[in-house]
Amino acid sequence: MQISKDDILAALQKLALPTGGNLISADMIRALTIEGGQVRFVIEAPSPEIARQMEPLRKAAERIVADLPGVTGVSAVLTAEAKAPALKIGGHAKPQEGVMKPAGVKTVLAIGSGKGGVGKSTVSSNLAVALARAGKKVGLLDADIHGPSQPRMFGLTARPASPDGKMIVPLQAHGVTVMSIGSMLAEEKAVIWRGPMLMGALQQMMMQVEWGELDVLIVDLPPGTGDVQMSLCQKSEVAGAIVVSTPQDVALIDARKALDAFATLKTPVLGLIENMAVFTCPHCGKDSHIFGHGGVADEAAKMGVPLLAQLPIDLDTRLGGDGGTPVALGDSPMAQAYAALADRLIKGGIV
Ligand SMILES: Nc1ncnc2c1ncn2[C@@H]1O[C@H](COP(=O)(O)OP(=O)(O)OP(=O)(O)O)[C@@H](O)[C@H]1O
Repeated sequence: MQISKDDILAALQKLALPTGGNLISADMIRALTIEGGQVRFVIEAPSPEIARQMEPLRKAAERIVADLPGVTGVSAVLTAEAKAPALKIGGHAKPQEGVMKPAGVKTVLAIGSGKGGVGKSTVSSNLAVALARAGKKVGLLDADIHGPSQPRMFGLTARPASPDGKMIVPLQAHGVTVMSIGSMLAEEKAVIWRGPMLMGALQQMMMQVEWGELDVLIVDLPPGTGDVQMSLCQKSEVAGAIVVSTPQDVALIDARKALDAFATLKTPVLGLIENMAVFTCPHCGKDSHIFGHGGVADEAAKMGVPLLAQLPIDLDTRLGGDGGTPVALGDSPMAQAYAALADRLIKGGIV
């Protein structure tokens, strides 16, 4: 007989905590997996001292699960939250009262793409910096949970603190308040979560973070049209989305899908950005259209949405991204292009 997660949780619910409640009501079970008859889970204690006192409870939890029919082996591991509550691994989204939008945030702006690697995170970081330079209070939420790149792009290596164990204090860099799951986990650690856990992480990064008063919260979405994009657009009040694409056909096909997804989710598309539009040889000055030419402009015209910017392939953009100093901090033509984009959003009353 195949054991179910519900059977296990029901059994664990019977184990009372000395402080009242039980392992389930206190939300202490993480990463519950069942493979054949082998059950594994983590009991997360609120502090290392409490974890030490909970050893008898861990053994009792193993015993009670081992007694269930269909269970051939059990491994329960005790961990303690460090100082921070962090984003509890394996946490699902909790029922959300009202809109998933932090109280002090005026505008939520989503940056999406169909295909990966087209420069969505680069655009998000530089637009955030450019808006901050224009005097706006800016937050950046890195919702690319499987491939977070904002800590690197902002040069952030610290882990956000949580003095009260409930709310996370986000990090600041280059005038922008930044929150990324990449700041909560080791850089090489893979996140292998699906739907409900991705939604839980998004909810926590939105609602369990002290964003403070912000004119705009930019959300750097994962590529594609998956759970995070859907969850954000359905549960948060997204003022608009910007879709980044290269002029390449394979990117454009996916960009079209992203546009279609935003339309289905009734999120207004503010416009398209063509990234890596052209490469100008620094030696001979000749332009090469490495990823094709004009495709994004044509697409924007076809869809009736503005083409917000055409950004060239630029070495300093790549170096700035890798080095934690976004190119928009400087005064190069690229920085000016981002300043112009920020200005356009401000003048358009979006931010
Ligand atoms: N205009 C540009 N010129 C040169 N390099 C760029 C440009 N835009 C982005 N890049 C570089 O391309 C790489 C991919 O960019 P980025 O991570 O922003 O893409 P993405 O669409 O967010 O990718 P992912 O789907 O993995 O999140 C990075 O190394 C970045 O520095």
